[in-house]
Amino acid sequence: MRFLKGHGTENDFVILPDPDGELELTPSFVARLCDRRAGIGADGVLRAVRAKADPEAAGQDAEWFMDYRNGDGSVAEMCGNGVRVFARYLVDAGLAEPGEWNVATRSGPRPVALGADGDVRVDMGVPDYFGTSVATLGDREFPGVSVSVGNPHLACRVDEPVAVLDLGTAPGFDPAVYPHGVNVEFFRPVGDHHVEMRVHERGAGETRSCGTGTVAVAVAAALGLAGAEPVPPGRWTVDVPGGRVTVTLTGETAFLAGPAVLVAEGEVDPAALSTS
Ligand SMILES: N[C@@H](CCC[C@H](N)C(=O)O)C(=O)O
Repeated sequence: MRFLKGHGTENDFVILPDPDGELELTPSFVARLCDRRAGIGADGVLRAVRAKADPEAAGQDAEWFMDYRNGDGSVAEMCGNGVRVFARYLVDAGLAEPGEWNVATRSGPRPVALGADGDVRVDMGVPDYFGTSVATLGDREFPGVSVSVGNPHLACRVDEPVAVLDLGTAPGFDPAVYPHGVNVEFFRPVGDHHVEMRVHERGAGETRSCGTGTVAVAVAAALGLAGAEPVPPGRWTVDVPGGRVTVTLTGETAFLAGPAVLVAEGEVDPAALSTS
């Protein structure tokens, strides 16, 4: 089975080219592929299938569908870094022209644009702020803001440097608010429209970056500055353990921009992946 490996600010993915939609991805196969010791290792899988070959892309004005899976094999609605790496793959493989076009996702079409500097920008759509909730780490409580960026997030502002937080175990959350789980971000303002963040992702654990999470954090930080809705427009710099991205809130949509690189390609023998 052919694969490529890429990352966006070290949020890393195995890319599986499947133009005609012939691969049957089971959760256990995805989890084995993403295993960092017994597999290739990644936070998630991006299956690249032509939109016309996948019913989940029906009705979307796009040539390609990003079938995103978390590292534990679960399906997610959207992946902001993933869609940027996906666009990089399509262009480098000669399957799409540099420029602007849509990628179909489970959250609908996402317009992507490749810049001359190597960065990939994606229009993430309108982030949906839907109230407040609380995350827990051990016996500490962290009030936060609930934001849907196609997928669910709880963005919590903290006062200490995010590096000191222990994200070795999954943060607790209110299942009544997030019946399908949630990605939890912890962020701290470090300058004007500038924050640092760490994230514990649903289905992947702590990752080095999360594109949808950076949008959620920008919304939470902007709401904090404004003190109330509506979310004010502005350009935010978000530092993550794997690098830096920018999030531009326009009031109508949110743009996410940052690096997206491919680092390897090869063949994997599915039969050789551990079943333990
Ligand atoms: N890393 C991604 C988000 C991937 C999906 C997430 N774990 C979920 O289950 O919603 C990003 O860059 O947005």
